[in-house]
Amino acid sequence: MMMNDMANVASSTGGGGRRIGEVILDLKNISLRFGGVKALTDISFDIREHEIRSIIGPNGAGKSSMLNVINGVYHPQEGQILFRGEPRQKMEPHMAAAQGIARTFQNIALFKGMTVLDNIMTGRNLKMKCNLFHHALFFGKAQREEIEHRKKVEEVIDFLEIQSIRKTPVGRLPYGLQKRVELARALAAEPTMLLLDEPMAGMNVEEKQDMCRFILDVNDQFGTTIVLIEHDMGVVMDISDRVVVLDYGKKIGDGPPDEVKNNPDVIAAYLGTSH
Ligand SMILES: Nc1ncnc2c1ncn2[C@@H]1O[C@H](COP(=O)(O)OP(=O)(O)OP(=O)(O)O)[C@@H](O)[C@H]1O
Repeated sequence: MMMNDMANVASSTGGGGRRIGEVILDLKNISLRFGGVKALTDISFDIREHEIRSIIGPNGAGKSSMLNVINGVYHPQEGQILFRGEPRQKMEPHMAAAQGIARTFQNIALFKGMTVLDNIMTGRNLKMKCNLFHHALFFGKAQREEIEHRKKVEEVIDFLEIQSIRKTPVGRLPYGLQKRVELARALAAEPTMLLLDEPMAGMNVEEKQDMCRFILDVNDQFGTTIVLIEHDMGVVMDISDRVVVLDYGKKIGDGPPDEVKNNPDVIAAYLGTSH
């Protein structure tokens, strides 16, 4: 993907009106070890409301681990996380979802035999108040809730332009579309913060352009804060507000794309790898 193409995509979304807000998540001196492996060492950075915050770095730098710390899958041995100014207690992934954090995965994690529609519907699970018991006792209420969830899901389907495949089993779709369905499922949860782990990996140029446009549109139209891990530097530098750079589990750069691009430590880290 050429950087100019992405810049055109970015400007076409009219993202200029977006205002970056307060710090939502403040990560302070985070260290995470797996036995003897230091995945993250003393990392501090923050994430502001409405921004596109990218995490980059060579393979094994600690990017996915960082995302797993943010959504409560991994618990760092050291450090503190402030969520809207309050120290966050040890939390589980479902608690992250309740705080408005949704994510997509490096390897697509969808139900391949289920239709696009049903997969996206699973993104609404946490919002559903009515269980089977409620369905039996309060049929009308449960039905109204179901209609409301379907409506939201249809809105997401329209937004991501996947109407024509809504009844198709996910396993039959090309890779790029499966990634889009995964984004749809995350969006169905109406997140305030969306964690995207390599959403463009393995995509061709056209698929990348589409995904890039959708990420910018989500951020622009819903104000969703985006935390992005992506290896395509053209994409990262074009769409991010701020970029944090990890290398061997340590932070070596943090700032707006232009600053990060010219950081000698970042240049050295990348020249030493295949990226
Ligand atoms: N569950 C785990 N158990 C043991 N070690 C792990 C685990 N998860 C990550 N690691 C190690 O932590 C380090 C950071 O891995 P991580 O996957 O976070 O890097 P990454 O930057 O996301 O890499 P990539 O770009 O290849 O996905 C690596 O040395 C990895 O082997």
